[in-house]
Amino acid sequence: MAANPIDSSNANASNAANVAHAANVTDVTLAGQFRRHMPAYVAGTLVLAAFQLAMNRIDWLAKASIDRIFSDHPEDAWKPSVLMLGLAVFAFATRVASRLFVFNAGRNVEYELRALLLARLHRLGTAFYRKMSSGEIMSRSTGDLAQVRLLFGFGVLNVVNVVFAFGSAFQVMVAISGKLTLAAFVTLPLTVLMTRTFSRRMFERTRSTQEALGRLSDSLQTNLAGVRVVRSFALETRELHRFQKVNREYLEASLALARTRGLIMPLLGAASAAGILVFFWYGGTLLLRGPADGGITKGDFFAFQLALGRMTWPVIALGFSLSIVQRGRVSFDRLKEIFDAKPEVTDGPLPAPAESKGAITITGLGFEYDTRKVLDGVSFEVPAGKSVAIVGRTGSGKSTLAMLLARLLPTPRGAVFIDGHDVCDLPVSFVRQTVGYAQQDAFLFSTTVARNIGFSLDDPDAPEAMETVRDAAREAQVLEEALSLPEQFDTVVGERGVQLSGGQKQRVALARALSWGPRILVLDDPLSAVDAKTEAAILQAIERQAKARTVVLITHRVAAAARCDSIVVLDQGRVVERGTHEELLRTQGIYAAFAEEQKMAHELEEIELEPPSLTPSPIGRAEVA
Ligand SMILES: Nc1ncnc2c1ncn2[C@@H]1O[C@H](COP(=O)(O)OP(=O)(O)OP(=O)(O)O)[C@@H](O)[C@H]1O
Repeated sequence: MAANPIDSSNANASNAANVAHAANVTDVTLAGQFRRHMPAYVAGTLVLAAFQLAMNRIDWLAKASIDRIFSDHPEDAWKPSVLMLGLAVFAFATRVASRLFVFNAGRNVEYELRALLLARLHRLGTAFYRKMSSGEIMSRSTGDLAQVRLLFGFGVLNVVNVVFAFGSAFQVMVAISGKLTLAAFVTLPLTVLMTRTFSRRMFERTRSTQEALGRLSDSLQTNLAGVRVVRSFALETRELHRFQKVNREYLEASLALARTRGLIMPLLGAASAAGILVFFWYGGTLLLRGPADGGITKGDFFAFQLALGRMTWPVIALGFSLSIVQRGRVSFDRLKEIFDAKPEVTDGPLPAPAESKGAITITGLGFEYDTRKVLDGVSFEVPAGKSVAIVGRTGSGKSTLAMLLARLLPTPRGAVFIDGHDVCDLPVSFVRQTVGYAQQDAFLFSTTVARNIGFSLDDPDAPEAMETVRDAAREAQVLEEALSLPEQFDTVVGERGVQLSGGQKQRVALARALSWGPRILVLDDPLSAVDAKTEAAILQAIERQAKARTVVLITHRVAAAARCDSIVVLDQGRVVERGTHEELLRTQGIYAAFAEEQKMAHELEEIELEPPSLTPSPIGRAEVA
């Protein structure tokens, strides 16, 4: 079905406005959210007031009708009844309208907060993700957000309605008989006391339930992500036992919450029923006494009962609404932990330069994870358009260095410069657009091969983008394999690229980096899962890339490093050697030792690959065996 152009343009405009809001808002507060949707709340409040006013008039018209029936002119009783009918239609319309205004506001708050959450999650760095697991984040962005929606919709509507319902009903009741009103509300203090006590308990139990749900989601998410490992170690039963622990905690917390919630409604209902009982006893006495003797009319009795009945539900709903408000507040506090988390990496004061040449200068760069120093006094330069290989044993700090260059970690000030500008002084988006970092553990999105490769393109499905995608796939030596997939480039690779081999994933990720074409291309170990022939082809592609941009190649392979203009050797976070391949071989240091190790390993591989000769060698028969 074709999309309605008017609707889609409205939706696009609303999306764009929401994205802009999500990107710019700094302080997210409950009051701020109310202010943003004030027109809807004001409209909702006005129609709710109109609704309760109509109900108030209906009570009075009911009194007039009944009193006329028992008067000397019962034939006039139809007039107020007709008016009552008109007002009932009006009350119906205003009731529906009030719900539309307020519930829509609640939905809109949820819609905006969801975008805001993702915008915040994009900005936060490793320090935050170390503290909050993805299961916990998922639980907050679904369960807690739904509670916040209820607060901003159902909760607000009911709390406002209770106030108006009290006002509207009280006016009728007090006007008919102040004493009867007092009698009917004899249980009100008890109701207020119970509401206060229960709302405090609801708050605590809701928090425990939400926290238990977070732990449950986390455990489920970890099990899902590691399902292959669990299966391959045949540890399903043990994992189920572990899961049952958090499952049980959630059950207990939610049962405790349900018990409190289950108690609150009947208790409040009973208190209100006691009030009705008192009304029938004392109201009946006043009715029998009659107006001439300080009592009330039949119409008064009926109208009073209508007004009291209108308050029964709001009184009962008060407890329920307060619990929704409490739960919403707890959930909003949990979301605030994400909204208020400080990004480690923020924009610098300088505007984005018009263009970047891609020259890198690193001076005295040090970095620690918590208290563990992993880089210390690293200094080197890469002129624009040149290539550098970063070589070092595993854990020597190569990936950390690459991430600091792209400000994917909090880069210290005065240590990393692009074209002479400290990266900390530049806008983060400019640095990240300039430094294209293809990370070591190739992450693929659960979409098609084409969209994975063309991820950085505006519209990866456009025909002109397909050309770029194909070229990048060819350069990354993955074109043939992509074309042999069931739906070629349109094949969906599954979650995290589960349908591709490790080497294929790595090359799709490499193609993604190549199609991006940044001024500085940082490739983190792009050859770890490829065979020798593919490696040679990829290295040629990287050389072609290096003609147009600065390339930083992180690698363990001397053969790959040898093709770069210069080589930096890291050892335990320090630069221990620098120079060209030939220079480093001559120094007989770590790099030369690497080269020797790899040469020997290569020779051994070749010997193993050679088919054994059936004729005895001159050395002896032992070689054949
Ligand atoms: N997020 C992190 N939190 C704490 N320590 C970390 C973190 N990431 C890396 N490290 C530690 O920092 C050190 C350097 O890691 P890094 O990944 O930079 O090394 P590398 O040279 O790229 O290693 P490899 O060649 O194995 O990829 C290692 O000791 C590692 O354990």
